[in-house]
Amino acid sequence: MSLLQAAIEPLAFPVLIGDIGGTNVRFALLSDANAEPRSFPPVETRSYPDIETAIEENVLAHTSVMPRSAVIAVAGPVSGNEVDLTNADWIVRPHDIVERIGVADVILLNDFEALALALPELKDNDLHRIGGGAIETFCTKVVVGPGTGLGVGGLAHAARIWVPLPGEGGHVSFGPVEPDEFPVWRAIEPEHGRISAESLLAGRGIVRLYRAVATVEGSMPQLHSPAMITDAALSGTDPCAERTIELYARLLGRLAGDLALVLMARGGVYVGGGIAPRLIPFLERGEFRRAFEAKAPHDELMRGMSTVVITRESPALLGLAAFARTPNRFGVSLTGRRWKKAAVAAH
Ligand SMILES: Nc1ncnc2c1ncn2[C@@H]1O[C@H](COP(=O)(O)OP(=O)(O)OP(=O)(O)O)[C@@H](O)[C@H]1O
Repeated sequence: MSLLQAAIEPLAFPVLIGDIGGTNVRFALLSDANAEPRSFPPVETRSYPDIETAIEENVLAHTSVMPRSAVIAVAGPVSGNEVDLTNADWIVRPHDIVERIGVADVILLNDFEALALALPELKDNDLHRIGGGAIETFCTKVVVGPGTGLGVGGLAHAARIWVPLPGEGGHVSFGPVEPDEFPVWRAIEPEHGRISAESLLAGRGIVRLYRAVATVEGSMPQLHSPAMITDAALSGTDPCAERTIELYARLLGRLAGDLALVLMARGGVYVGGGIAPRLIPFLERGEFRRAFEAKAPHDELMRGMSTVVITRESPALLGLAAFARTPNRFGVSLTGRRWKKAAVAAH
């Protein structure tokens, strides 16, 4: 335990852990501190009116184990007693989880903070390395993950504990850099009046990028979903889709490099989320790593930093499980993010 922070009161087992994404929800149960989590199949967020119904139908209906605590990661900033998911219709209310699910203790974390907690747990066979560089033990790590949104998080090692650095880095402004990108940018439809990294690199961004590439090339966009575009690119059946995903890989590499520079990520840049594992053949073509390293005068520094794609299923649950088992191994502040039953009843 660190002397720098008050000890986190341990959670009572069984612990329900959950990763609530804009598209998918994943749950698991941790029966005690030494057990492997029991995972339940992922389900779609939009199929349920609220998180309590999703827990009842996908966890409680399939087990006699009654969770006593819950640690839930949500795609959005956690503040106050209501968390509005950035890319889904749910509003997560810890008071409702306590009342309907019957747990006495609820902790809410940001989803990329949970993913950051998982990074030291990931083994070689959970990762696919792109390019060279090294992962230095106990150095700062960065995670960036395109999915429904674009999550970003960091993990620093300080005072012998791992400290997650949550943020909303997916919303940074994103401009053209290389000559062929300027006409594409002029053809991109802005989102919320601007072009952010998320507006191009999240799932919906693939469609936005594809339309812009088609406009520049003077062709009619034929494909209308991220999966259609990546499938066509991977199978080589649509040249415009192929150029789009080639550009996508470059832009993702550039953002990953910028984030690595900001935090000096000698501990590695991890690419998570649902999209990157599908695009590994494109990430390996060279543009991803070239753009990652093109940070003159720091190209050499960049060549020394490692980029890896997380290929393990539901990695955020791994981070939540590690936190639930040994919360004091991590410097996670729970101020305003933990709800206890007694306090909820008095509310
Ligand atoms: N084959 C595919 N190629 C590219 N994108 C895809 C593919 N299949 C699904 N997607 C997109 O991936 C996104 C879902 O990503 P992910 O599985 O990481 O979901 P999530 O965890 O719910 O997202 P988040 O945590 O970002 O809210 C959606 O935008 C979807 O359109």
